[in-house]
Amino acid sequence: MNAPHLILSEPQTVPDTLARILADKYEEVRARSAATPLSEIERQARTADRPRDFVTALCQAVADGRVGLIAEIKRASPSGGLIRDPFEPATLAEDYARAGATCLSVLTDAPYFQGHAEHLKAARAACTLPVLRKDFMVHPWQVFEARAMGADCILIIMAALSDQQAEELEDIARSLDMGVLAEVHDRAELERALGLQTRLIGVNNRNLKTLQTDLATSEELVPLVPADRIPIAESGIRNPSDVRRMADVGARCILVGESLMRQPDVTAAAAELVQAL
Ligand SMILES: O=P(O)(O)OC[C@@H](O)[C@@H](O)c1c[nH]c2ccccc12
Repeated sequence: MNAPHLILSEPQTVPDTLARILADKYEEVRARSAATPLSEIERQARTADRPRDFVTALCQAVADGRVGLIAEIKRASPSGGLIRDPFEPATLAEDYARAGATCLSVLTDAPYFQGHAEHLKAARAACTLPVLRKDFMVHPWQVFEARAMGADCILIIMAALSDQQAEELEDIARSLDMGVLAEVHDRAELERALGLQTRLIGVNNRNLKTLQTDLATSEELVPLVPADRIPIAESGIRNPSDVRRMADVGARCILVGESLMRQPDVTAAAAELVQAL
């Protein structure tokens, strides 16, 4: 007699991956901000060395007719497991810079991606490229922390935040002269992202519930991005033909991680993507 009730309640008791990650992230911020209060992390952010201009670097690539490659440094992921081992962020940053990447993205989330602030610091110190802190931002404290560790841009995942939260994080990033990449997965999130000031709109091809990638997501959403914004196709891009597929619908900027991290020669693999058009 209780069976229908059990079936109906099951989806609510099994949180999806994003919900699980965000719950853990709130805990992490609580613990870290207890050790370093907001006033102290803000002081560190405001005295860090000058940010590099992430947005201008991508605009310049687009204006020059180049591929704007945001090359990602990522050791592991929920969908891919351990992706690269041994893992040397500084060497990878040099390799990506040599290949002609426009910017870097470095995972700093530990529980799900085996990332670390030290990976970002080492990568940034090894090159002159602007660096995105790839993490799940849920609280202003993390934006200051991002700048304090050297990050030049933060990620704002629309699926993870209310409009008000997203605006608050963007305002803090702007006050620190950092860039903002607003990430969307569907039309509703795209509409909300366009309410932010940032020009950088990332269309994530990875479905956060199934963790599968499908480039059709960018094919649907990139054409809807207004001309005064810069669309960036994210996730699941594996080869030059994928790069051309994204450029065909209007995304000359791409964010690529796993397929590069799995190559022994990341310089050659990244150069191949940069030269795809
Ligand atoms: O490794 P891929 O499939 O090339 O994807 C890179 C990047 O888009 C992906 O790491 C990513 C996109 N949005 C995120 C949010 C959090 C963590 C990771 C991500």
